[in-house]
Formats: sequence, C-alpha cells, structure tokens
Amino acid sequence: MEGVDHLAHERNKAQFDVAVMKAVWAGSRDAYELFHRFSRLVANDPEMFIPAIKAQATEEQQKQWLPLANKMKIIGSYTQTELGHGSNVRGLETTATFDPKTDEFVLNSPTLTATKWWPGGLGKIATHALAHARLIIDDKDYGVHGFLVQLRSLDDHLTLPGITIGDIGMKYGSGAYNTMDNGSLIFDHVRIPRNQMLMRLSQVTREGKYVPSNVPRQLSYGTMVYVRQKIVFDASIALSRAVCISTRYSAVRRQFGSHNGSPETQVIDYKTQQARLFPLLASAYAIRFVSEWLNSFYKDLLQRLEAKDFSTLPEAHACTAGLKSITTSVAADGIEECRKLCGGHGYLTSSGLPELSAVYIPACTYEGDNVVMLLQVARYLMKTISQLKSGNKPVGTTAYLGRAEQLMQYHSDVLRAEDWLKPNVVVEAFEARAARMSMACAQNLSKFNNPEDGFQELSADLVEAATAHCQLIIVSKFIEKLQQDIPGKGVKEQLGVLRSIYALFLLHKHIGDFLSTDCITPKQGYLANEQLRSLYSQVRPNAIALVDAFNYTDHFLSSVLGRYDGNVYPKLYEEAWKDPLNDTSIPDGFHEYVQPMLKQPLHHGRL
Ligand SMILES: CCCCCCCCCCCCCCCC(=O)SCCNC(=O)CCNC(=O)[C@H](O)C(C)(C)COP(=O)(O)OP(=O)(O)OC[C@H]1O[C@@H](n2cnc3c(N)ncnc32)[C@H](O)[C@@H]1OP(=O)(O)O
Ligand SMILES: Cc1cc2nc3c(=O)[nH]c(=O)nc-3n(C[C@H](O)[C@H](O)[C@H](O)COP(=O)(O)OP(=O)(O)OC[C@H]3O[C@@H](n4cnc5c(N)ncnc54)[C@H](O)[C@@H]3O)c2cc1C
Repeated sequence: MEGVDHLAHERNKAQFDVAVMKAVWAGSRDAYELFHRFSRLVANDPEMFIPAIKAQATEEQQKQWLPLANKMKIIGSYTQTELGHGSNVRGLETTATFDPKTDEFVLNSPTLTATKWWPGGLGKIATHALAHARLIIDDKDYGVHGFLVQLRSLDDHLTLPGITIGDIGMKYGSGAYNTMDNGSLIFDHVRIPRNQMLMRLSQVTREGKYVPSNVPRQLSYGTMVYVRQKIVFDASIALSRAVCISTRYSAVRRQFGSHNGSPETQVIDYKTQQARLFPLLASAYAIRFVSEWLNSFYKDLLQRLEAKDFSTLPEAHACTAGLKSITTSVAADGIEECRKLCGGHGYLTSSGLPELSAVYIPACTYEGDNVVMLLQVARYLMKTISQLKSGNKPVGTTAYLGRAEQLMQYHSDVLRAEDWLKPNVVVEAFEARAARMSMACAQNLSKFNNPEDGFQELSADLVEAATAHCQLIIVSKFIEKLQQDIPGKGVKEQLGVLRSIYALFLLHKHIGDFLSTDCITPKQGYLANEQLRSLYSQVRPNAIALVDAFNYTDHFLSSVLGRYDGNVYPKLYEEAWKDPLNDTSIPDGFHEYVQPMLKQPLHHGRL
C-alpha cells in the first residue's frame, strides 16, 4: 500500500544512531550525481581535461585555456589511448613533429593503430583534445608529451582540416555508457602553434631545443593518479548503491519456511544470503574509509609537489594504482553478486542493477587495466624490498616490510574465535601474509639473471602479493578510522562489526594465502570462520539501518527493489505495465507471421 513503510519493522531493530552514520556517507550522492550527470554532457571534462591542463600546462597556458574550459567555451577530451595502445603509454604512436620554419608542431597518425580510440567526448562533442603524442625534433623521438589541439570549428562545430573524427560505436549492453561519445580520431598532418605543447614539465624552445623536465617525468602521468584516487571514492558509491538495493529487497523477499500459515522466511535470514551480502555491505564501508584516507594522502602529495618534494610520489602511484584496481574489482563483482542476491527480479531493468553494472564495470579497465595497475604495485614492492639490504627503512604503507624478518617468524596466537575481533591480531596476520608473499616473490626473482624476465615469469604471483598488500592497506585504514572519535549511540560498535566482517571475510576468502605462508593454522582459520558467522548475526538487525545510512533517495537508486518503503510487488507490476510492449494486447507481427502458422491445417495430426 502507498505510504506504508513495509520495512518499518526492520528499521525499529536498529541498535545505533542512523543520523550519525549518515554523516559517514555525507556528500556521496550529490558528488556522484554531479559527476555522472555533468560528465555525460561534457566528456570527462571535470575529471580529466581540466586537471591535465592544471598538471601539465605552464601558468601562462593555464591562464589562456582554463577560463575557456571552465566556462565551457571549449569542450575538451583527454585523448591518450590509441587503437593499438592504452596500457602502454610509452608505446603510443601519434607523432608531433616540430617544424622550426613555422614554429609549429605537425600532429600525425602514422599508422591505423595510432588512431586515437576511446577518449570520452571525442566522438561528437569535444572541440579540443589534450592529445598525447611522441615529440619529434630533428628526427629524434623525445617520448610522449601533451598537446592542445583544436578539433572542431567553434562556429559551426565542423571538424577542422586534417582531422577525422567518429564515435567508436555502441558499448557493452544498453548501458548508460552509450550516452558517452567515446571517439576515434586520426590526425593527417595537423599544424598547431609551438605554444600548444603543454610545457610545464618540459619545453621546446623557438630554436627547437628540447629542455627536459627537471622533475620526475612521471608527473606527466599526474592526471591518471588524480582520477584513480577519485575512482576509489566512486567505487564506494557504486557498491553501496547495489548493496542498498539488495539488502532492502532481501528483507522484503520471503521464500519457503512457512509453518502452519506463518509467513515465509525473509531471505535475508538465510545464512547463505548473509554470507554473500554482509561482506559486500562491509566492503562498501571499507572502501569509503580507504578512499577518504587516499584523498588526504593525495592532497598531501600535491602540497609536497608544490614544494618540489617528490618523496611520496612513488608510494602515491602505488597506492592509487593498487587501490583503484582492488576497489573497482570488488565493486564490479559486488554489483553482479547483488543482482544475483535479488533472484530473477534482479535481472529486470527496473531493479536498477543491470544498468548500474553496465555503467560501472569498465572501471576495471579505464584509468589503468586492473592487472597492469597491480603489476605497478608489485614493481614498487620489489623495489622496496631490494632497498632493505642497503638499510632503507620503508615508511607509510610499506612500513611493515621494514619488519619483514620479524614477520617471517610470526605465528598467530589466536586461541578462541573472539581473538579474531582484536584489531592488532588481524593486522598482524594481514601484515605477515603480505610480507611473506612479497618476500617469496623477491626471493624467486633473485634467481633470475635478467630481473625483467623474472618479473614476467612471476607476474601472476606478483599480482597476488600486490593484492595482499592492498588488502592490508584497506583493513588497516578501516581500523585506523575506528581509532578516531566517532559520536552517536552504537555507531562505533556497528562499524567495528563491519570492520571485523570485512577483514575476516577476506581472511576466509584468501585462506590459502594465510595457510601456505604458514601465518595461521587450519584451526585458527576455522575459528575465524566461526567468528564470521556470529558477526553476521550481529549485523542482521542493523542491516536495513546500515544501508539507510547511505542516505540514497529512491530517485537516485532508481530501483523498484531498493525502494525505501519496501513496497516492491505493486511497483514491480506497475513498472512492467509502462513497457511499450504492453500498449497492445496483440503483439506486432502476430497477424503476419504467427497467425498463418496457427491456421495451417494439420496433416494426419502433424503440421
Ligand atoms: C562520485 C564522485 C565522482 C567521481 C567519479 C570519478 C570516476 C571517474 C570516471 C572516469 C571516466 C572514465 C575515464 C577514463 C579515462 C582513461 O582511461 S584515460 C587513459 C588511462 N590510461 C591509463 O591509465 C594507462 C595506464 N598505463 C600507465 O599508466 C603507464 O603506461 C604505466 C603502466 C604506469 C607504465 O608507465 P611507464 O612509463 O612505462 O613506466 P614504467 O616503466 O612501468 O615505470 C617506470 C617508473 O615510473 C613509475 N611510475 C609509473 N607511473 C607512474 C605514475 N603515474 N606516477 C608516479 N610514478 C609512476 C614506476 O613506478 C617506475 O618507477 P621505478 O620502478 O623506476 O622507481
Ligand atoms: C569506458 C571507457 C572509457 C575510456 N575513456 C578514456 C578516455 O577518456 N581517454 C583515454 O585516453 N582512454 C580512455 N579509455 C581507454 C582506457 O584507458 C584503456 O582501455 C585502458 O587503459 C586499458 O588499456 P588497453 O585497452 O590497452 O588494455 P590492454 O593493456 O590491451 O589489456 C588487454 C589485456 O592485456 C593485459 N596486459 C596488458 N599489459 C600487460 C602486462 N604488461 N602484463 C600483463 N598483462 C598485461 C591486461 O591485463 C588485459 O588483460 C577508456 C576505456 C573505457 C573502457
């Protein structure tokens, strides 16, 4: 019935102050809607083009271009990826050849695989590209640099001479990503003034002299680092949306279990449903907290870079790359699991889950393929370990590697299931697992004469070690978050339950790592799983309140299954009747194609 809260009985069970918990999620919805609405209109403008100009353009160039971009007088596309190269930025083929006679760069796509391919907004709407091309001076290749290139007339939006642009076509499913005009672009000897090479990091003089960057060349990758840390925040919102829908529906849905006319069992009370759903609920909170930490770490990096302090740049790259990889994989897989948790109705568009999945899953690829990103983390871990011998004391997220010797002797002293509720017990187990996996890789790498050959041969193990390292970061940041003052009745306790669910679910899922590195015994692994089951019972009465805390409106969720009032069945039925297929009783084509078959005379009982 309209106006009735079918989940009121669930909300009355809450054992914590939901209003306070909502503060944890403050800002999610509007930031998300702003970004996803805005970026649908103007490519990735707020996320890529403008930050890239800020990162790579001189002050003078910024003064010229930023006001135009901010006021939408030009619409930019971050145009890096090509048909033949995306992950391997140093392999990009587009060229920008300096012509000293005219003081210009000539941009050209020398091969088909040099065609720019994927950049958001490039297909139909962008007027300018921040094009990444190989800088060529006197036949010498100085590697990939950024160039501002006008693509279309600002009068009639027609493409300019030498520019061939198109949309790359429909993408996965009917998802909203098809509102994004990811485009293709071929340059045919397009000339731009020399001052349209972004020259904050390195310059080309009027005489054609290349002035190399006096800062790490990787600062030219700064926009990708910036977006990766935002993608982690985005992952917490995408996952929390799916978890909100499937948790509310799990409390509404009843199936089996009726005795003597009693109501059937709420599927949220099945232990299998809890074992699939509650780790995702905990992961949404975990990713939220690590995204807050990562954002503050990134802001600290920016301040340091201003002061020419590059000391945390490698760690910032490793953390943004690794956490982008881990959190988008968890969110993408989690959204699909949430669909399955809703049974058949989860497959309906009106559930909101297929669309959420179709739009979200490319996050595992864009801004750095997730495996390639974990290999970057592995590279950083191996380098950190190689420097231990020279007395280098790792700090920050690799500080535990400075205690590798001690961690190699570690054995968990868990005796009872409840010992796994102690944060220090959990962190030590995760540190030991990560340290031993990385040290084992480093040990095996040392057997190879050529380190690159070793890295390739061991890359699958290295990805697992990088994953263990990143999961340790997320667990640690969840624990650190709860060491802060958190007001509100029962809020900290509930977050403590979620923290333990997150950590022990990972331990259970990756039990092979913990056992094969001899960090814990099978018995201790069994006790962790025992504790997990008990934690699910503790979170169960608070489940609806914990997803209410996301504070998502029905409009934002756009899901019949995730409605705040839980009034699912009438709305499912109502939604179905909006489908144009139901405008008529007899389907189009029936009379032409089906009826003749039905009318065919039977021959001896056969058609
Ligand atoms: C709700 C709120 C709304 C917000 C919502 C947000 C959502 C937002 C959605 C956006 C919507 C879609 C937007 C998609 C937009 C694209 O997809 S744009 C294109 C993205 N493309 C990529 O990410 C390409 C990935 N590839 C790369 O980054 C580089 O090729 C790689 C993989 C890092 C390799 O680079 P490389 O130059 O070959 O470097 P490599 O030889 O591996 O390493 C050399 C050294 O540089 C270091 N290094 C490499 N990279 C870096 C770096 N970035 N920094 C520092 N050091 C680095 C290495 O660690 C290594 O260090 P040492 O070991 O020598 O000490
Ligand atoms: C929706 C969407 C939006 C995008 N928007 C933009 C944009 O605005 N601007 C832009 O420039 N680009 C954009 N891209 C492109 C995107 O950045 C690239 O697709 C991404 O970086 C992955 O690169 P790739 O396609 O070359 O994948 P590949 O690297 O070719 O990946 C293919 C497979 O090879 C594996 N692989 C690759 N290298 C290695 C290695 N060294 N070791 C082990 N395995 C490896 C990968 O793990 C993967 O399994 C977008 C892509 C998508 C899907």
